[in-house]
Amino acid sequence: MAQINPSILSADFARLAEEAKAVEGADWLHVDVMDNHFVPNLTLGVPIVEALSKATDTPLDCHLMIEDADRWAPQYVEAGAGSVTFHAEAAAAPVRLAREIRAKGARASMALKPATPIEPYEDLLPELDMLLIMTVEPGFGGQAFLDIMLPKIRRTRELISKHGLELWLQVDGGVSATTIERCAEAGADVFVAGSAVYGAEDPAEAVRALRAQADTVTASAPWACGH
Ligand SMILES: O=C(CO)[C@@H](O)[C@H](O)COP(=O)(O)O
Ligand SMILES: [Fe+2]
Repeated sequence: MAQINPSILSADFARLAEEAKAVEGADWLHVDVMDNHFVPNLTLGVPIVEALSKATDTPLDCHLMIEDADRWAPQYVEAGAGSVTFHAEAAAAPVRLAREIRAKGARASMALKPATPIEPYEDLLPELDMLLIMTVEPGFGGQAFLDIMLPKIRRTRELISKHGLELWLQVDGGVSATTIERCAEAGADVFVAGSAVYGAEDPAEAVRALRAQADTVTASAPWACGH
C-alpha cells in the first residue's frame, strides 16, 4: 500500500501540534530540517522535533537538509524521530551513519538531490530502509514537480528489485493529485506532500485521496509489498 507523508513545512508553524493532529491517519509526518547552509532556508531543529514527537502519535519522518549530517542525524533519533533521512551530499561516512541510525532504533534513509545519480550508491542500498529521490531542488515547499526525475525513480526501483531489497522508495517535492500517479508508475511507494495536503480545505481527506490515487497504481505493481 502506498504511504503518504504530509510535510509540516507547509503547515502553520505557530500551530504545529494542531497541524500534526490535522493529518492523523497519515503514515508518517514529514519534518523538513533546514540549516540555511545545505539549503538557502532555515526551519527547525532538535528541540522542535522532540516537542512534536510528544504532540502526535504519527511517527516522524525527519528529512535533514543540513551540513555535517554525520554529527547531527543521531540526535534526531534521540529526539524521537522514527525515520531519519540524511543527504548523500552532506554525509562524510554514509554507511557508518546509516548503521548508527539503525542501532539507535530508527529507520535509516538517504536522500539524493536532483543532480545526484543513484548509480554510485548501488552497493549501499542494503544499509538503508528508505531512499529519497528529490523531485524539486530542496529548500522550499510549493515548487513544481521535476518530471526529469522520473527516469531516476525508475532506475532506482530496478536496482531495488534486482537486489531483492525491502527498501522503501520515497519521492519529495511537487507531489500532488496531478503528479502522484506518474511517481507511482515509475516505482515510488512513499509520497511526501506538503502544499497538496496543507493547502487543501481538509488535510486528512487530502491524505486519503492521495493514498487512494497512488494505490490504483501500486496495488498492481510487481514490486509492491504490504508495508
Ligand atoms: O523537502 C522538501 C523541500 O525541500 C519538501 O518536503 C517540501 O516540503 C515538499 O513540499 P511540496 O513540494 O509538497 O509543497
Ligand atoms: Fe522534505
